[in-house]
Amino acid sequence: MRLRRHTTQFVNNAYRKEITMDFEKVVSVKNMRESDARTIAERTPSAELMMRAAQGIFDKVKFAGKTCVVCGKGNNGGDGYALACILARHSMDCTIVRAVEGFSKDGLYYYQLAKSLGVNEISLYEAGNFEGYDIVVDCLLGTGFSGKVEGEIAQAITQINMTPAYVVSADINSGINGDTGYGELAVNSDITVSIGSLKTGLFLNDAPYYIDSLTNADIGIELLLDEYKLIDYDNLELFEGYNSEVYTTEEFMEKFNYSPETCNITEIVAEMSVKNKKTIVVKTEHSAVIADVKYVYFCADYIRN
Ligand SMILES: NC(=O)C1=CN([C@@H]2O[C@H](COP(=O)(O)OP(=O)(O)OC[C@H]3O[C@@H](n4cnc5c(N)ncnc54)[C@H](O)[C@@H]3O)[C@@H](O)[C@H]2O)[C@@H](O)CC1
Ligand SMILES: [K+]
Repeated sequence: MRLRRHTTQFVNNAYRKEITMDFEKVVSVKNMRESDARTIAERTPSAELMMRAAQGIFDKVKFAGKTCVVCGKGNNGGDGYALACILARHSMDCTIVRAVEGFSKDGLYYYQLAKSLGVNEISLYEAGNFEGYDIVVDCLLGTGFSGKVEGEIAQAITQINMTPAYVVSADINSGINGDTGYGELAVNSDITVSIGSLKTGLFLNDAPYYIDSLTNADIGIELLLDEYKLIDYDNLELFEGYNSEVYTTEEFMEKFNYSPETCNITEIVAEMSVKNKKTIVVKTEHSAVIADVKYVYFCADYIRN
């Protein structure tokens, strides 16, 4: 969706109320996952959603040359296997790497389909630093990730980060927490294609330093909750004036004694804003979360349509 450019009238509440309906949404992982689940239960089979996710990635990235898709054992890996099927059907050179043992139900379906379509498979060890590929697609972990990466996943992330290829992350850069944006070890992407709706973690903490550009693929999931809104980065300055408190992430963590590993900045700024009747802005060098009592907004200078 094309982002709207706003005039200074943006700060007028009545005008804002009228135009917010057009804002792209930003969501928590819980909302995304519960909305996915309801869409599957009521309307769209999960394998169909997975194929839409893969098609979304295919449409957002100019695939050419040799592609290697690196998959984990959940549905994020499943998106990767479905993408491999699309690439094979377009007669494009595609190799898959199963970085860990195991599949989700739909993941196994698309893995077997990809193999039947002649997609090549190599081990993580054989992949080395992914030299000789034009594009590497990171499908290790998505919204099901929590905690820290270790073992084969950590190894796969380290190897992907050595590649000279163009790196695409599916949904979320593997290793980044989808809510908090915290990630000590995560995939460095040239583009991240978020699936469904943009997650808050794509704007916070470490995420902006791992993501070069960010786009969203709408796959027809109706959200259960209308949570947060995306605004144009140019509009950030409109919130930084009178009656606002502006912090860098580091200042915010230090002042209120929060740990970046566990702190959900979004929830905290929303509560603080309501309690203190102030606009609160927490910024990284490339993005920000803003709570203005009524709404919570996100913006980033790395959003691409
Ligand atoms: N049907 C759906 O729900 C859809 C899901 N989609 C994709 O599926 C993803 C979510 O799939 P899943 O819920 O299967 O989760 P993920 O594929 O994100 O990962 C889950 C797997 O990672 C493991 N894991 C979690 N934390 C870990 C850690 N710290 N270290 C190592 N392994 C860890 C879990 O045990 C689980 O096996 C989304 O991000 C999106 O890419 C899309 O295909 C759209 C439809
Ligand atoms: K991923």
